[in-house]
Amino acid sequence: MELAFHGTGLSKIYQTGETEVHALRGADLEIPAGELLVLLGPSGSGKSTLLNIVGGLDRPTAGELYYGDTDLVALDDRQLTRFRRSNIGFIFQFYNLIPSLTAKENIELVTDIADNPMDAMEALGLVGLTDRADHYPAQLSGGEQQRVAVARAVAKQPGVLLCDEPTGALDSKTGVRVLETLAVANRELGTTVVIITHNVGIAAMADRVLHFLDGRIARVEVNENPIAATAINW
Ligand SMILES: Nc1ncnc2c1ncn2[C@@H]1O[C@H](COP(=O)(O)OP(=O)(O)OP(=O)(O)O)[C@@H](O)[C@H]1O
Repeated sequence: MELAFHGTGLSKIYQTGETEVHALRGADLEIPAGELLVLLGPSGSGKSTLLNIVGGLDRPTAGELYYGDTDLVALDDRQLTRFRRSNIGFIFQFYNLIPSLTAKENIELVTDIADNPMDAMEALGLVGLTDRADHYPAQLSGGEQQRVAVARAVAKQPGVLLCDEPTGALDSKTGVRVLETLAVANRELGTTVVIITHNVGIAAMADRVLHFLDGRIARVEVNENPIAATAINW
């Protein structure tokens, strides 16, 4: 099993004034390349903290973390930024599109500076929004805006897509369409996809489910028969 990420003993302590928050407490992590993973766990159990560290947005206080053979802890800030630009696509709960740019232009913002991008229209095709290329974010529904955000993340052809509550602001029907686009990226492009969610139902589409508790991954569940995103309801 080839691993995209491999971490051991990851801890993260946030220091705010006199208060220390232990967001991660020695988490061990394996993310197999090419899989679709779902991260579940109570609020505050460290899911977003771990996702941000894996994506090079933040650093662990202690522990080891590798992306393939690359020791992420050893990288300096510039190297970590380069790692993130080349390898990671992020999708957050809110879509972060630029209001004054069309859907296509929002994607081109990324593809213009990427090493090996796909065409912006091809990325829009992947999420089923070719006919909305010239629409501005305000002319799109929440679900459509999130699909543009997925197209933008996918267009630079990252090895990994990290998604923090990508359907958190969407109803079940629109959320499922967004999940389908993540499944397409995983299946057709071989992208490793990691999804944080509070919707337990979404776990059924994952190859693997990581259950967080108190800053650690308490349990890993391998799903032999993941279901299609279209079959999910919440
Ligand atoms: N920048 C920060 N400064 C201080 N404390 C933080 C910071 N980011 C997160 N924390 C704390 O770290 C702990 C873990 O937070 P984290 O966001 O990783 O949990 P989570 O499992 O993603 O929660 P949720 O499901 O609510 O998003 C929480 O107690 C949180 O308050």
